Amino acid sequence: MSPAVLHTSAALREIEQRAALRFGDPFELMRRAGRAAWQAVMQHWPHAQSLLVICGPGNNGGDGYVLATLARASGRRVQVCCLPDHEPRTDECRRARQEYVDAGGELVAGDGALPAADLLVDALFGIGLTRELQGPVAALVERINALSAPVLALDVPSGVVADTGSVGSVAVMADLTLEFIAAKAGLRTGGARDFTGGLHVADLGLEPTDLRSAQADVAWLRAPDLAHWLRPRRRDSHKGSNGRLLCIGGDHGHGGAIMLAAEAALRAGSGLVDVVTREAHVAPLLTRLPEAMVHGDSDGEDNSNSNGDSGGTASSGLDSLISDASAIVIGPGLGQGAWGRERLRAICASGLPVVLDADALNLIAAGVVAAPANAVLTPHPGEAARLLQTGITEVQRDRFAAARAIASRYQAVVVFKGAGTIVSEPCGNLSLIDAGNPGMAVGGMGDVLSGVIGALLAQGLPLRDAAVCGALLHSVAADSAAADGGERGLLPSDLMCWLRCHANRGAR
Ligand SMILES: NC(=O)C1=CN([C@@H]2O[C@H](COP(=O)(O)OP(=O)(O)OC[C@H]3O[C@@H](n4cnc5c(N)ncnc54)[C@H](O)[C@@H]3O)[C@@H](O)[C@H]2O)[C@@H](O)CC1
Ligand SMILES: [K+]
Repeated sequence: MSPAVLHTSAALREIEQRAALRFGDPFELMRRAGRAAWQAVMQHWPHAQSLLVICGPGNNGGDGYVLATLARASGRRVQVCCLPDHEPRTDECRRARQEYVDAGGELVAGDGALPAADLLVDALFGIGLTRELQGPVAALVERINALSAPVLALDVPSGVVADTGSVGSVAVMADLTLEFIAAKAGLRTGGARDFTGGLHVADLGLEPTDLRSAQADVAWLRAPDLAHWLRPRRRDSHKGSNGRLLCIGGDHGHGGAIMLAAEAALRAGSGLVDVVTREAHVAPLLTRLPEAMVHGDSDGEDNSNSNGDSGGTASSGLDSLISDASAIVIGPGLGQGAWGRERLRAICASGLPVVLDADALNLIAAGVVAAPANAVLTPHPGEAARLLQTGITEVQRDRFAAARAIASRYQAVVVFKGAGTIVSEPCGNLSLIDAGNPGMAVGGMGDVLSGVIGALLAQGLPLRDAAVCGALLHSVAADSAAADGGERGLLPSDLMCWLRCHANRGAR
């Protein structure tokens, strides 16, 4: 089965043009869009007796006029509101408005007070938005958002950039966004997530074969996709056949981070987990996680303690742990001091698949250590900005472009965390993780993610698959944990039992 994909505006325009040619009438798709919108109104707001439809000058506005005509014909009280300089600018929009007016439809000026209605329909701008909303348009959107009636956005909430999910000064806050033809990548990441409300797709009767385009699309990963990677274990498997992950981190004062990564790795199925950390963290780590093999480094020199038999970790001890490992996670609580730097250098020379997180990313961004081959980088927006020597606002403005730029610059698979996590391969192929919730915005959540991805690398998944599957597993586990007790106050530790549960979903 080919994976689901998310589309860009360029792809949608290509698809629309081909479909219009096939239908022999450029108005047919708009007619279908308006009809789909009316069906959505009847399905979601069956008791709405009055509608206020706010129409812009392009084809998004045209969709609004078609909907208004249908709602009127069904006996609803309908008013269409439009700004003075939003007279139709396309043939289709002109035709849709004419049909509405010919049927006796009422128009009200959009620069005055908005009339009350049971439902607002946002048909101002769709994929044709070219700039930030300003002046009278921005004021109109602010008045829409101030009303208490629910809002249905057609195709895109006006003010949100469909390709990037970025939001300018203001945008319509919708309760539901009805996307036409196919799902859009930008509506599922970054700022857009606060404006779309629920997302529904109306395919307008196009077949999957109509949805091909020459444009690159984005792989769309949702919970059921986990089964693709998380196959049942072999019946005769033993701990050695499920990988050995080496987790390195936890300089003074940051012992919890590597503890979370190690526990998550065991819950995500790594057969064995070694931890290299500071001596002071050995006892608490073993108390919480006796399954881990913990190797402690004492201050200032290379001596170490170990509950195993591998000796010190700064030189020969670390070499021996590396040679036993199938994959490595380095960074959680690593710090940027000599202890962390030395270990990062040793890891980068190993050639093993490695997850770099937190201070490992900061050290690479600062040029202290060169990024290794075979790496998965897991930056949050602050780390992404440092890796690109730019600001957080810039990387968040186009998260897809930022993920691609990091992957290309460091020749690594990148998991760009945040609402709507994005995975980019060095070649630029993108995936979007359509799961997760704001409860994940808490310290330690990224440490869990690095442990999960490390565990999947240790179990033999290639870099991109481990990154995508790991990010999805992490988010799906967080969704289960949030469903269990709410988002606020969710702790990374709460994910552990859900990681195990979902890591076995594919096996059922
Ligand atoms: N092309 C097609 O075949 C179809 C298009 N459909 C609809 O058409 C939409 C795209 O239509 P358009 O390409 O006409 O674009 P839009 O209707 O999204 O908006 C374009 C118009 O808005 C103006 N504009 C853009 N940004 C602005 C800003 N910040 N402030 C003020 N004015 C601004 C532009 O100058 C242009 O006149 C889709 O989102 C969808 O809703 C649907 O009817 C389905 C079929
Ligand atoms: K809209």
